[in-house]
Amino acid sequence: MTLRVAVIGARGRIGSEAVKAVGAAPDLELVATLGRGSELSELTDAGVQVAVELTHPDSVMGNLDHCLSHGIHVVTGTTGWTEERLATVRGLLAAAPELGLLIAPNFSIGAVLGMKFAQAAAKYFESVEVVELHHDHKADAPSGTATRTAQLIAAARAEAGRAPQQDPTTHGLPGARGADVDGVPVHSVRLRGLLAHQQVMFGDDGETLTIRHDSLHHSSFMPGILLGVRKVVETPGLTLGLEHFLDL
Ligand SMILES: NC(=O)C1=CN([C@@H]2O[C@H](COP(=O)(O)OP(=O)(O)OC[C@H]3O[C@@H](n4cnc5c(N)ncnc54)[C@H](OP(=O)(O)O)[C@@H]3O)[C@@H](O)[C@H]2O)C=CC1
Ligand SMILES: O=C(O)C1=N[C@H](C(=O)O)C[C@H](O)C1
Repeated sequence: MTLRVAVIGARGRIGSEAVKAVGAAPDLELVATLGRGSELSELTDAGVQVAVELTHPDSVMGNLDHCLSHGIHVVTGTTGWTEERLATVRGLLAAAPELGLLIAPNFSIGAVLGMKFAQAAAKYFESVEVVELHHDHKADAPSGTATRTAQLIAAARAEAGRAPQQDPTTHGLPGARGADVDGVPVHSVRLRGLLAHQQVMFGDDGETLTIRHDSLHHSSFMPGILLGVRKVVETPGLTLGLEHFLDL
């Protein structure tokens, strides 16, 4: 039986690619495409089972609220997640325990592997810095991927009993050392011509290790989105990160 799928944010950079990918998948049926100004009631009218939500940090919470209170599973890649927002969606899911919600900071398999490799390397190096580079229309900084990567690195360091990194800076301009995400400096570059790139740089006595990933086209996110749609319907509750649906 095919799954009835909608894309919310269907005219956007990633949303328009998702429309093509869902439309081409033999086991999925694209039954609704919503853009800004669309009525969310279109979802229930079309009998949507899974919504792929790819909009904006200002829009995602309203869309999730609607979907989860109308019996619709959700796969979202929209950024801007905070602990407070996660608590809100956990509350929505508590009222609909049969539904699944996948929040994926990055749908690209390579990016997910890069995060895993960084997590594994974290306990072995004294210094670590994350540099994320994106196109010049991105609304959020640091990126969702970089934020999650830094959180995973910080947790791995703490688990290994590593002390927080010391920043030697005593002179300079505010912001020069990037954003502090759980003690990991994260630097955000915005440049026309780029799409989505990240490098995690580790350093210790006499050596460095750089883990770099590049998304060169939005097609890089599609296998992850399709996997998410297929898996979310059989995975009730909140899944944070595509890695939980991969055999890693
Ligand atoms: N997890 C991942 O792997 C990836 C995540 N992303 C994230 O996805 C999000 C979208 O990125 P991107 O496609 O580049 O952004 P775009 O601005 O290109 O697309 C977003 C689209 O959503 C529309 N939109 C905004 N609010 C609503 C709403 N309430 N209902 C329906 N449509 C709405 C926008 O309309 P309008 O233009 O009129 O505002 C726009 O067409 C971002 O948060 C980005 O970081 C992106 C790539 C990969
Ligand atoms: O806005 C983007 O383009 C992307 N957003 C996600 C993020 O913030 O990490 C995923 C990917 O980097 C592309």
